[in-house]
Amino acid sequence: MAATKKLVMIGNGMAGVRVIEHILKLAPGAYDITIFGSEPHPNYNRIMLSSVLAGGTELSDIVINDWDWYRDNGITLYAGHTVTSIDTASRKVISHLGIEAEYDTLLIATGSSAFMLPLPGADKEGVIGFRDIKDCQIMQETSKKYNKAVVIGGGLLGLEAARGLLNLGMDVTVVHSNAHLMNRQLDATASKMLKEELEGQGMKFLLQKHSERIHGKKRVKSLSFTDGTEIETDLIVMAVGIKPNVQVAKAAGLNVNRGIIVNDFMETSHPDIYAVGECTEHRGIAYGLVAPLYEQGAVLAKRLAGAETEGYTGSITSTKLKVSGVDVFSAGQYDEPPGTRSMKYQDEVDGVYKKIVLRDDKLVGAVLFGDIGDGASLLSLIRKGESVKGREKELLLGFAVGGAASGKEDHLAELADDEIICGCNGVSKGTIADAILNKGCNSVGAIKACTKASASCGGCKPEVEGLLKIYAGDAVAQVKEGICGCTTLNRDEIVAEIKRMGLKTIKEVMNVLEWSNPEGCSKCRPSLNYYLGMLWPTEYKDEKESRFTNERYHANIQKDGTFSVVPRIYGGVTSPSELKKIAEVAEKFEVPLVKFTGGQRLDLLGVKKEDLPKMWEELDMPSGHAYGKMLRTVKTCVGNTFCRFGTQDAIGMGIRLEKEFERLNAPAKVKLAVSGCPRNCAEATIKDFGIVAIDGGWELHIGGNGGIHLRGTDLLTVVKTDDEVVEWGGAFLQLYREQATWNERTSVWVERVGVDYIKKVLDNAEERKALYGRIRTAIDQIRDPWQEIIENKELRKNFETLEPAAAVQS
Ligand SMILES: Cc1cc2nc3c(=O)[nH]c(=O)nc-3n(C[C@H](O)[C@H](O)[C@H](O)COP(=O)(O)OP(=O)(O)OC[C@H]3O[C@@H](n4cnc5c(N)ncnc54)[C@H](O)[C@@H]3O)c2cc1C
Ligand SMILES: NC(=O)c1ccc[n+]([C@@H]2O[C@H](COP(=O)([O-])OP(=O)(O)OC[C@H]3O[C@@H](n4cnc5c(N)ncnc54)[C@H](O)[C@@H]3O)[C@@H](O)[C@H]2O)c1
Ligand code: SF4
Ligand code: FES
Repeated sequence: MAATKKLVMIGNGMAGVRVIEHILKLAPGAYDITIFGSEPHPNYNRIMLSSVLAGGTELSDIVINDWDWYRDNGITLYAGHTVTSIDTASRKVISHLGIEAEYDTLLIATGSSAFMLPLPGADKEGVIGFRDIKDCQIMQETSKKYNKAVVIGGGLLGLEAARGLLNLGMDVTVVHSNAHLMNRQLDATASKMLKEELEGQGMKFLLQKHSERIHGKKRVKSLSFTDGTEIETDLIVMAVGIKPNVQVAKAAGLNVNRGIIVNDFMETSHPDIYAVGECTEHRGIAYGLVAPLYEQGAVLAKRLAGAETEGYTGSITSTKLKVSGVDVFSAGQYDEPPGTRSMKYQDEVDGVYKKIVLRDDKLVGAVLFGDIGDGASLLSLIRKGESVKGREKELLLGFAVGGAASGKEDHLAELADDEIICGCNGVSKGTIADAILNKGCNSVGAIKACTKASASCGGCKPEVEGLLKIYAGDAVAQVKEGICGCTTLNRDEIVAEIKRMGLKTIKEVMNVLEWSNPEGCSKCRPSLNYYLGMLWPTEYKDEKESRFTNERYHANIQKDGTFSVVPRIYGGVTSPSELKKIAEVAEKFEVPLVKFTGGQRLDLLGVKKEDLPKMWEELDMPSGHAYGKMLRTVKTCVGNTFCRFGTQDAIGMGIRLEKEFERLNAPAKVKLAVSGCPRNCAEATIKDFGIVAIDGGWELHIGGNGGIHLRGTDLLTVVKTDDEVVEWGGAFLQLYREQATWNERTSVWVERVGVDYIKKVLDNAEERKALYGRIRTAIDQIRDPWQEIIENKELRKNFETLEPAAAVQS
């Protein structure tokens, strides 16, 4: 090795120190390294500031390299020193405290600063950006003394800041200039769904608002807008983008545009001066995410270590929103410019939206909401740029409906070893495979400790788990799959622990059972809400914000953002006076469409959100629960009331069952039907619980499904009396409630546990009666939600915004 050269780095941040880590491995001892960093801290994971603010993560947890690391590697660190000038003639840098350091090679890694809107009053106390530990601490301190916060900017940073401030107990309003949140990453649909979810968490939004002036004496008191309105606040966090730190480079005469201009080898316009990270501009792009910066860093480290490299040619980026408890992913082209085609999948019940964007048969973009498990696979296809002709539906739908779960693993298996799996930490598939195959890592935790994969935002955990399955094979049998990426516990373990420890709130479950994401996500929050309600029916207070849009508004959201109203019509039997009332209400509220549903109910479609409570009041009928995971309808035929074939009173039985079990919360939606004879006109054998009359009694059928996965029922038993129908029905539904996984339809559950098992449990009269008793207790706690909202002014307020809600379709 040649004589030791002096390498000086300006900036002690994520990108720069990553280069140093590589150099120490590739060419140990080649450089005498000196680092200047403005912040008085060792190198830390800036990404994790969002988690620190949101709670559950300590500052000490986010240090990447501690003080000892610098000492052990012989690195001189000037922490708290800002370099103010570069003397290119005498090849030295000078810090604001007058420290000078000579270099043979200079590396500029100064990152970015938060872009602060130059508003009059922006210099007041309480106006900050969100970029470093200091900002995080200011927010934490402010929340102890003040109540109101405004975040300007509804991008990734703004929303993560807002979530953190909410967790700190502040009343938070996000002010956004665009009509859509995360407009640089999401299309309008995903953005509206995101807004709905965040509103449910208590976040407030002012969209299409342009800030004009910050008011207050010394400290901020309010923010006014160009439309003349104003909002009171004690804190303003600006999150409207970033500005590369280029001043020192510019003053030294380097070519600078938005960032410091670099070529494919991260060389600046001056010999022996390199730049890396957010401060650079490569092929016209200044990146603001770590994955591309780490890619740049890997190339630069090779260059500086004298190793072969083909150079850095640019990155296709992807983003995931963290800490918000909402799964959002975006990669490449997220909108649909001319020349592209797109395919979309929407599931309003589970709050899932998926879109892929294609150009010339190649995948060029993807937006995922609610289920982002396919993110890495789709990103890899975008990066490869190969034709996906004929596979488009599989990419969207196969993954979307879980049909290609194994396809996902196949795809991971096909990825090249150098594909990055963990963007935050720049960990490739090859590195993870090596950890599993050669270093004995057989759990996500072990891989995290060994490679750092999944150590930051946690978004890559599904892929790490997938690789674990591929490479560890049987050895991974002991590695458990959690209900979502926030926990390794499965449904049964969670329910058992909740019972054993008497856990009573979602927060408590997440804390005690050590959720990796303290806020949970859109999968675990609603499922915990269900399990807690099921286990503690008399004590648990339903957490409305953990429910999906439809269940929060007690109406079905339509694709144009309006809602549909389906009043309860027991057994599908109505009367002229009830029909007149419905018609009058429909006319009064100018309902554009009145339609019968497949379950024999009347659907009033196209209702504005703000009209919902007034309409319910005038209808004076209970909710038909045509939304959400609960008992929907009991379909009936006319039975022996009019039909000459009828052997039993199907209508009477249908009405009785609907009155017994209405308002019932379940793991998934539940549909019933009653037919008056084996001709089965009510199609009872494709329902969750189907009743078919026979001579002298009733056949009880279970586990049917007439939807996407068609399944005929299994015969459970035959009973003689109406009371028996009700008791067996209640016991069956309660067993399903107690044992199924949240979101599992009876058709899947019955197949999983087997009809023989269900028969065995329910044949036991004592057990059956106990189950029936428990379902009654559960139902008796629940009031009609429409009536509850009509009577409660606070709840009614949720319906008062005039903005349309997120437009989604089933
Ligand atoms: C709250 C938050 C959350 C984020 N979340 C994500 C995420 O989830 N995913 C993602 O990919 N990205 C995320 N980012 C962005 C990511 O943190 C940055 O892309 C990354 O930190 C940039 O690395 P860098 O080394 O270029 O700059 P930095 O990490 O900013 O480091 C630059 C360092 O240089 C110092 N410096 C500047 N000028 C001088 C000078 N003249 N003298 C000495 N020192 C100087 C700065 O003080 C700073 O410490 C997030 C950013 C924030 C703020
Ligand atoms: N999860 C993540 O990946 C993550 C999290 C935090 C930050 N980051 C990165 O940190 C950087 C900063 O994030 P960011 O969200 O500030 O940047 P951004 O550019 O992604 O978003 C800024 C948002 O502010 C809005 N905006 C601009 N001017 C405004 C104004 N005057 N009033 C109201 N809104 C205005 C824009 O429409 C934009 O949506 C980005 O590079 C981002 O990628 C990433
Ligand atoms: S199922 Fe039997 S009773 Fe009911 S309408 Fe059909 S034929 Fe009549
Ligand atoms: S992608 Fe964020 S931790 Fe891996």
